[in-house]
Amino acid sequence: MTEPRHESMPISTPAQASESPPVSFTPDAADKKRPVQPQQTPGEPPLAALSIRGLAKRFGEKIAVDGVSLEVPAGSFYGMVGPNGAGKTTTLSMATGLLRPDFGTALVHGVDVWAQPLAAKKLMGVLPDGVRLFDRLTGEQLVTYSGLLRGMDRDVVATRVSELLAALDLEADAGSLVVDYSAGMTKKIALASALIHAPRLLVLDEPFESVDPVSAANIRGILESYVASGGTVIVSSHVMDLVQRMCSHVAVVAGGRVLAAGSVDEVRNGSTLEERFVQLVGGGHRTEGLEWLRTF
Ligand SMILES: Nc1ncnc2c1ncn2[C@@H]1O[C@H](COP(=O)(O)OP(=O)(O)OP(=O)(O)O)[C@@H](O)[C@H]1O
Repeated sequence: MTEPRHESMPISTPAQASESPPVSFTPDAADKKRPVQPQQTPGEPPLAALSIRGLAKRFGEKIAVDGVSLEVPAGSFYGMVGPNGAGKTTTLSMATGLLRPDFGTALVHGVDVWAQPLAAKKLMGVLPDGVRLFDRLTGEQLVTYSGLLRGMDRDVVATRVSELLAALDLEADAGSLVVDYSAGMTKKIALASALIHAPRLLVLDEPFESVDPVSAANIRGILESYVASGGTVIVSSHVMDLVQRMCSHVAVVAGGRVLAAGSVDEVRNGSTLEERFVQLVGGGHRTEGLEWLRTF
């Protein structure tokens, strides 16, 4: 029997004291009163927003993640790219406390995700891939519930919910059940749930998948201003052009290992990211054996 892909819902972090009133999706507004702050010695380099050290996961005979280590600098827009089955979702699930690693650790702003899960999850907003939402709630109820679970003041939640629904073009469907949403609408409502508490770190697994171009541009705008305000975003994506344009840093993952990581310019090294990706990952066009497809 394969083990469940995730161990808990993404928004299960228990509530803490309510946030301060100013409505903002930037990370600093919600941070000021946070009791959990990373320990940093003066003079030392800033703590990474996410530090992944030797994460590994095996499913039966399959080694999905084979000792992945990554440093995601605070304030970066970090892309994770890799072919299908590379281990991106498994790595991000372990790094965000959704899937227990066999080996390795993950620290969010210096807080160990598995040793101090509540403290670490307060610092994060997560858009997981393939995790079921409470889809018998309406979109508005789901995002409200996410905010209240985090202990936020009801009025602050109400204001943020309406701003998020407007920003993500979901106002007209706010009263519809999430189970009736399209794939792209579901992605957007899950993103709103991840943003509601203005976390310091956003981990978004394929946030643009199924999302229409106008909504994708809106989401990009929200994320870019979030990063400009000091937040950190990690996105996994298959769209190299988007990652090259949007991200400051990138990691190329294949076969459960990191093949290259650093600033986008370092990794692409004069080529386009797509060309570099194909060089690193290998492959190419294989059409042998498909002759029958041209015989209709
Ligand atoms: N619960 C599970 N049980 C068994 N195998 C799993 C499970 N979850 C992932 N795997 C396997 O682990 C490997 C990595 O999967 P993962 O979903 O992390 O890849 P990915 O890089 O996110 O892929 P994609 O780009 O297609 O979403 C794959 O071979 C997958 O089949």
